[in-house]
Amino acid sequence: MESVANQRIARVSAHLQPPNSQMEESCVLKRTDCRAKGGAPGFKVAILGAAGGIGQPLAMLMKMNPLVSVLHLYDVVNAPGVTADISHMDTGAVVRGFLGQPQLESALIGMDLVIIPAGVPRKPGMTRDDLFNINAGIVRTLCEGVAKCCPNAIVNLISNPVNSTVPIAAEVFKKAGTYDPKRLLGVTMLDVVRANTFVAEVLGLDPREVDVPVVGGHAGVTILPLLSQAKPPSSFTPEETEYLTKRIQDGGTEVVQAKAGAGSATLSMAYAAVKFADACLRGLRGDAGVVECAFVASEGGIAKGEKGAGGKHSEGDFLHQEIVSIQLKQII
Ligand SMILES: NC(=O)c1ccc[n+]([C@@H]2O[C@H](COP(=O)([O-])OP(=O)(O)OC[C@H]3O[C@@H](n4cnc5c(N)ncnc54)[C@H](O)[C@@H]3O)[C@@H](O)[C@H]2O)c1
Ligand SMILES: O=C(O)C[C@H](O)C(=O)O
Repeated sequence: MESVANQRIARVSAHLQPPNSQMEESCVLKRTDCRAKGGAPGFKVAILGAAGGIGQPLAMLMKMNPLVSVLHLYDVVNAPGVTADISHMDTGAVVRGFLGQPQLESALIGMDLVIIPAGVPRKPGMTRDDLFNINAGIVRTLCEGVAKCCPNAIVNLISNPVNSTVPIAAEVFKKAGTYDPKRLLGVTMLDVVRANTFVAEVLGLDPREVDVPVVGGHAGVTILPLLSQAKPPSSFTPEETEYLTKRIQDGGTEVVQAKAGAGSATLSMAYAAVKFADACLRGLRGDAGVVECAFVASEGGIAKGEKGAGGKHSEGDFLHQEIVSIQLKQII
């Protein structure tokens, strides 16, 4: 009886104390002896920059996504801590952590979807372009790893400035001979999430009932909310249109200023990234009519749009011929 009780206590304390090799040895039941967890069918997802302000809540939410069977968390700092923490959640995905450049390839092999929020965020007074010098190099290195280890993975690129990091990633993939514009998606979902929220506020609707396409890029006036295409169909006064357009375009700066030097949007971004990643996984699964906005390469540099399985917008619908590179998406 006493030995059974001791075994139980040893098992409980193994969960409460941070793991180290000494503890593994002293445990009655070693972790390596445990039966494999998970095994449910699903997709393999890697988050690069998983210990950051976006990365941590993003990792938590992806661990809750039933479409994910394996979740790899990579960062140059604190990846083991975040991994240990997230791995205790009793959801299906198996979580593994990877720390530093020597483990990048192991983090990427076999992945279906790679989400990249690695890089520095801006502080008040900075533009997203001010992040270019640091983040361009980070994105280049990470995408070289993707090209080598999981060239068919869909890449969701969050690191700013998205208007520049997406073309950088495209060049890396072209050089490696793995470029597929359908698989390289700059994440602009936060602009859509903001547009839905602010439009719902103005119209007095539940934000969950609102869907506003936002095309263009992810900086200032390159962010183009298509209020005329909002669902449910709505009309706006010129004052409402001006207010909404500016608020959506300046949403990132609003958060940067409110955080007063402590970074930029992280929680709403993690929410938006998971909404977008989930759409990608549903697209990969073969679901019909998966349609979201993203910053992607487009032919001829003109806005085009598809409405999922439902039909096509004509280019003229958008009346934004100045747009350099855009937009919607059929993810598969
Ligand atoms: N696309 C969008 O809508 C959107 C929204 C918000 C933030 N962002 C951008 O996302 C990026 C991250 O923001 P954050 O608030 O999470 O920043 P953060 O500083 O909190 O986290 C960034 C993480 O990246 C890691 N990192 C740095 N270099 C790395 C490398 N070479 N490999 C792997 N990981 C590395 C850091 O260790 C850190 O954990 C910023 O560039 C920010 O501007 C984009
Ligand atoms: O504004 C930023 O710097 C972060 C992000 O691009 C955002 O839109 O919140």
